[in-house]
Amino acid sequence: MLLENKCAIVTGGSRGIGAGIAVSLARQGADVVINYWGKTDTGYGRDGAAQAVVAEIERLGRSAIALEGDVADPATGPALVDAAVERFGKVDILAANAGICPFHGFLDMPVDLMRKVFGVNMEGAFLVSQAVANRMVEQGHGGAIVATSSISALVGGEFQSHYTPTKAGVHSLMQSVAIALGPHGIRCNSVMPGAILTDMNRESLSDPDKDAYFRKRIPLGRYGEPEDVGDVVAFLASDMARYVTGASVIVDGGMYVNLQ
Ligand SMILES: NC(=O)C1=CN([C@@H]2O[C@H](COP(=O)(O)OP(=O)(O)OC[C@H]3O[C@@H](n4cnc5c(N)ncnc54)[C@H](O)[C@@H]3O)[C@@H](O)[C@H]2O)C=CC1
Ligand SMILES: C[C@H](O)[C@@H]1OC(=O)[C@H](O)[C@@H]1O
Repeated sequence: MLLENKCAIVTGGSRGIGAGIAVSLARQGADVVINYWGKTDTGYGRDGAAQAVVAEIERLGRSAIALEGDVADPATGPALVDAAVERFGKVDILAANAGICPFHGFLDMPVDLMRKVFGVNMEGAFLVSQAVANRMVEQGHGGAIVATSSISALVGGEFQSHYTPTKAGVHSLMQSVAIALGPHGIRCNSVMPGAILTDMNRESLSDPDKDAYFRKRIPLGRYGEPEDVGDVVAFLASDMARYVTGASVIVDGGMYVNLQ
């Protein structure tokens, strides 16, 4: 196991990619604090699911707790750190994963929606990373932060003008904090998933034309599963990646490079 006796915080860990990350980390021996937000006004707020992830992790022989909190609220990062320290005594790993993507056109984008997406995806990743990093520095034994960016950091989307900049921003954030935190032995990287079938894109991918286009563009021939991303996060969080920081790993079955 790669992460025995480590404690991880996973934001947006109740469903989709975050749930896959939480389970992958637990499979490698980590105990997990699962953050989620059940009161979003963007249509993604069904979160009794966190308890199912806790139960799955317990079946794997590890411990987990779930804590509701909006990552865009500056109080959430410190609350997650406090919960981790109270229950597990420390924090070794942060998966800054929480994100939303309520598809919308650019020309009539409501300013509130744009600010909401920037707030959750960009400010949320910044604030939680900062809170966790301060605890890691205080602990004095290093750590690993892995943020969920996207191939959308590298390519655009007609209905994602409020979203793709946040995914580029999260990648850039990891590059800068890798420099700030390297001297403390804290490594910071991002993963860039492609099309992973989750609540975020289920409706959009139910369009037969888009579904056919996406499937054709993925050389490995299938949508990603949350644990396809989770296993890469586990690797980046582990000592197997001890000399990797400020980097990003594309996890997309080849979708991004397959232009023609
Ligand atoms: N699904 C995909 O194809 C891709 C997703 N991503 C990224 O992966 C991350 C997870 O996305 P999915 O699993 O697809 O989404 P999802 O909609 O399945 O799950 C979202 C998770 O984030 C939590 N959440 C939502 N708003 C929150 C807030 N304000 N504070 C704390 N938690 C909040 C929810 O409780 C849930 O656990 C996002 O950052 C997304 O940008 C990146 C590339 C591809
Ligand atoms: C929600 C989208 O289908 C998904 O999100 C991403 O970040 C990917 O690039 C896909 O566009």
